[in-house]
Amino acid sequence: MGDLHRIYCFANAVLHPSDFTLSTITMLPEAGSMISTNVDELLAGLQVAEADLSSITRIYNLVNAKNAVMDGDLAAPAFSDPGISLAMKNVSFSYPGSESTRDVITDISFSITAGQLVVIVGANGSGKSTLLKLLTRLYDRTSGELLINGQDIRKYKLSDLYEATAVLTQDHHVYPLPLTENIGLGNPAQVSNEELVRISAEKGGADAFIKTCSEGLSTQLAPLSFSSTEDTPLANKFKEFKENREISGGERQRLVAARTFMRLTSEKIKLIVADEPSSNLDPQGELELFENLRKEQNGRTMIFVTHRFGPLVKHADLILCMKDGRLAEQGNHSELIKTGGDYRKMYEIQAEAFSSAN
Ligand SMILES: Nc1ncnc2c1ncn2[C@@H]1O[C@H](COP(=O)(O)OP(=O)(O)OP(=O)(O)O)[C@@H](O)[C@H]1O
Repeated sequence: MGDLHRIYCFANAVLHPSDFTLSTITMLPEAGSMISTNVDELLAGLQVAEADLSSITRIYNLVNAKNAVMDGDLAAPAFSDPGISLAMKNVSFSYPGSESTRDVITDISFSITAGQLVVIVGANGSGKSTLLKLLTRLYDRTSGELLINGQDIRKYKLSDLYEATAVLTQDHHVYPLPLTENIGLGNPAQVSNEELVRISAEKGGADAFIKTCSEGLSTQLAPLSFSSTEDTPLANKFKEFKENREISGGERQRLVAARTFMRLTSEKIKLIVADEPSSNLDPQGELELFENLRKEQNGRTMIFVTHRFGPLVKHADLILCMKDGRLAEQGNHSELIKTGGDYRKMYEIQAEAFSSAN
């Protein structure tokens, strides 16, 4: 493109020799370089547009993707008790589409009665989170039986099942919305109930950092970057945000925990599932979170996945100890300590590290 002006000059001189002047020759390099710059920008813009279009296509493909988990038709009245019972019988599972043919979960059997507190422990990659994904029906087991209140989990309406479950994980999102809405999302029907949002923030341990925000619960979390200065409704909305607060990993975890406490205000919740919800919390924050969650149990079934045994395991009705995708041991804390197997080894490593640090 940089040589375009020379080509033009040569072609013009050949085709129209009489029109060809000295000033044309002087102006041509500048015009040529402008053309070259514009064409470069056009090509770069087309590349960005191509990438944007393929992102949009992916979003549409995702929206239209069929859920591989088939819906059932058994409705919520089956969940009339405060908690639900869960049982696995010889369950095995491998992730659909995974290159590995190895089962991630192999031949697992246990039963949880309604209202129990269950803790799942085990080394990294032993299948703890996968077990939770099966129990909350994000995936269907490959073989074996998974029962809720004695019925095959696949018989229940998915919407009822999800409505009856509160899930707290370490990688939940926060949104570019005011803090009050970030918490209120846990129970959308009550999002404008300020008192409930405030109490949930306290239980999640988010109240201290919310107090440091100039507008308290109304503080807007940092929105996505938006650079337009134009006079459009979106640009004007963006200008309204006074403080675009960024939050730390621990603050984010507290905010997400507050959202879960808000969710627990719904009477529909029968199963509470927490997957390492305290990984970014300080020891005091972790202790308070576990205590507050236990206080909210009220007969509901509660399952924790944790690496840090802490005081939680001593309260557990049932501990499932995973190893390489198999259920190595199950029982309560004192039973498993007596067994002297993997659980005891893991427990003692943590207890030793703690006492030698003191
Ligand atoms: N979406 C997925 N597709 C394929 N394999 C997966 C997927 N998610 C997890 N796995 C594999 O399943 C195995 C068990 O993972 P899982 O996350 O359940 O273990 P975990 O015990 O929760 O580990 P951690 O303590 O590190 O969180 C691992 O080998 C992991 O690589």
